[in-house]
Amino acid sequence: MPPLYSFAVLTVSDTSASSGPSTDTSGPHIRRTLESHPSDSFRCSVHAIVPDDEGEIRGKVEEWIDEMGVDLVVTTGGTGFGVRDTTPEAIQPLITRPTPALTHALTAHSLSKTPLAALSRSISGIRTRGGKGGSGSGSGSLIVTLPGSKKAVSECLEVLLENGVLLHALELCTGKGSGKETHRQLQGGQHDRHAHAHAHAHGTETDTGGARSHHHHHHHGGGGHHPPRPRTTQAQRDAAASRFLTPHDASSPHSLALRARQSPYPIIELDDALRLIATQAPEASAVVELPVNPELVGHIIAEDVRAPSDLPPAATSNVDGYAVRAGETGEEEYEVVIPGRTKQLAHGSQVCRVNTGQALPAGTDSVVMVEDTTLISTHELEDGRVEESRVQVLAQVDKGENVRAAGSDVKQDQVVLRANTPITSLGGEVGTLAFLGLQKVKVWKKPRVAVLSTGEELRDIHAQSSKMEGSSSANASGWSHSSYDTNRPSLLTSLNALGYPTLDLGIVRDDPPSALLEAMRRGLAEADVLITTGGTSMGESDWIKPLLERSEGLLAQGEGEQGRAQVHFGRVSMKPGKPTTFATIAGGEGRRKKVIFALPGNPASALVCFYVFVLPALRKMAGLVPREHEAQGVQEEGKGQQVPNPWSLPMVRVRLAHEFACDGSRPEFHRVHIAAASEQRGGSALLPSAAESGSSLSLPVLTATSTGKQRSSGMHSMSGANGFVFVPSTKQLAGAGMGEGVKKLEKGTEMWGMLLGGLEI
Ligand SMILES: Nc1nc2c(c(=O)[nH]1)N[C@H]1C(S)=C(S)[C@@H](COP(=O)(O)OP(=O)(O)OC[C@H]3O[C@@H](n4cnc5c(N)ncnc54)[C@H](O)[C@@H]3O)O[C@H]1N2
Ligand code: MOO
Repeated sequence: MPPLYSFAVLTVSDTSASSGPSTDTSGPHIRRTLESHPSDSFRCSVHAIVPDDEGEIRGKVEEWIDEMGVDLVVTTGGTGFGVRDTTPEAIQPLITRPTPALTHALTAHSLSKTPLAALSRSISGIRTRGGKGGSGSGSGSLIVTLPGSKKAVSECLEVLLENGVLLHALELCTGKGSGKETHRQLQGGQHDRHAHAHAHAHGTETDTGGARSHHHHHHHGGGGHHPPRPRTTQAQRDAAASRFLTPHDASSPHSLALRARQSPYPIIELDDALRLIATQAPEASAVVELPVNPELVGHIIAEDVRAPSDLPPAATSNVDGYAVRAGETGEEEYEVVIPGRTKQLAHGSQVCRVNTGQALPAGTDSVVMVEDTTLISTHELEDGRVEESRVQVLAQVDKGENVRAAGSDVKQDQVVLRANTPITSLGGEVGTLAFLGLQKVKVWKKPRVAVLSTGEELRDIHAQSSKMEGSSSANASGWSHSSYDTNRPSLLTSLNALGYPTLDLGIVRDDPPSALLEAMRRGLAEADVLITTGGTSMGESDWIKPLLERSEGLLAQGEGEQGRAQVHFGRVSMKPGKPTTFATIAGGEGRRKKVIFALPGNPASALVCFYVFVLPALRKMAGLVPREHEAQGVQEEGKGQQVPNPWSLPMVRVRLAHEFACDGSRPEFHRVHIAAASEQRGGSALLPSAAESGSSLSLPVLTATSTGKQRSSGMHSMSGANGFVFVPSTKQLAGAGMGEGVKKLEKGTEMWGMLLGGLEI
């Protein structure tokens, strides 16, 4: 199937903006022409009308590209010599890669029709994802500014659509498709050499080693099931859908039958989804002072932590022995005194017994170790214990020997923990705070996360009648069997372990949606992040997306504001997790923006998407500093891309322990166990064997083994998993020049793996 491009149309006209859309003929013309193009490659995401106002024009186009991720923006109007004509000025700053030849082609064709075309100031260009600040070589969106007249628009569209100019331009700049198809058409079937050069679609790792060869033996963990795909063509579906464009409206009694038969949410690429989360999730904003205890784990320290006093506070013995004054204590016999029992040491005849960590008595400056003395005589105490009386010192010590000077571990006011240090579960940071004697520490307040499971069929394992119903005939609610609620336990476990405060909203029936709405309102009022699972797809009670977008008062607002959420994306090209939805809602005056993740109901999908999408948002909101250095590292390797979300979990290089099957169309997060290859090591516990330390060392450092069948409906593919391997789709492999028909990654291939926790499990 050819790639589908989303486009947006902007009509720039003072008249249409003030007197209504009926006066706009060019905008609808662009939309119709592109949507009815025989290639079936264009889908209109949005059409708006703005006055000739530079800021408004730029704002719209920027939002459409940077936030909605549309592939193409076509504007009409505002390109002439009139004083109000400002479209080129509005668009110019958005362009990261000008396309003067495309502009020239449009102008040349228009000039062949009328010399007045010389008065057009139209421009065109590419806006790289991430805008001006983004890297210059990533995928991008095309912007074309056309004149306002319908005739001029028609002429320009002819140029764009003839010979596949626009299609090919979009293939190349968006990175969708291989570029081969159109290029072949244009070149009369010649072999396309540069398709390889521009097919690094979306930073997908395609270093598949020997993946080109093709064996047909059993493969691990592929699941082997065919993902559901509609059997109709896009054109058939569009034609059918246009009869009932009624959106899925929770308040309408007709809404079920009249639900849109196509999801209105464009499927966006994974990188774009991660970028949207990186930009839309709010930063940590509140600092709290918390007691120093194990519950600090996962918090980020908000300000430099300074030592309140010198440590050790006074000169302290480093050994068990006898404190002396160096130079005055020779190799002779001495009377032993006990600190605290004698006020003053009579130098020349006494030494003072000290233990490791004990302060030196006044007048002493060094310590003779017990090992460097012999016992001469003892005496008996009243309680019967025997005490040293005299020892002989066998060795001289230098001044300061075996002594930790005051402040030599830590000086008063020295910064011991820097702001932005994460407090880990490894104990080092909590230990350091305790070492300094601090009872409290200032940290960024963590986001509170509300978790909600939706579905008529779900049962809590602890509920009174939690016995699974199962029968061949449907029960009262229409479900022939129920399922145990898996998603709340899995998500709450991970959230608790990571130290995020949670709010358990339970299981909520999704039909009718009023209870669901109520639970969502409570979650948004009491928590910073709401995670729902289920109800994200096309089923009859999949209300979540319409509820988010349509329900007013989801969150208390200032006057005149409606409190509806803004859905940033509703589908992502990935497996599992396609219907993952990300939304935010402004929190009224002075209040914080709230974040909503509606995860798919399938248990493996929900937990995978938690790690891939929700955690990066939580990590940003918790005050974690983005991993810039990692982004730079990736750039240095020549990948030329900023990581889409620097709060994502770390990626490690892994070697595949066996072959991995590829999905036909969606890249897959294959659940794996990532292990250090220590079982392959010889040598001692700590040192590598002689063979390994040679330059020929070629053992893999980390290996990835599938957890087994990868169906989204089976939770157990996540059991024992501590990572994901990102397996490109066959389409992506073909697009990246790895050859048509490659359906698997071979054993031994090196890939990137996302590490979810440590390597210990
Ligand atoms: N016509 C289409 N159908 C589906 C599509 C599609 O594109 N078109 N996408 C499929 C994909 S991919 C996924 S993933 C699921 C997502 O489904 P929903 O998010 O709408 O979830 P539900 O329909 O409510 O449930 C799906 C499945 O998961 C079970 N479930 C739900 N919640 C839980 C829970 N808390 N614990 C355990 N199991 C749960 C539920 O019983 C269903 O079996 O949609 C496909 N369909
Ligand atoms: O594959 Mo769906 O996207 O998560 O089951």
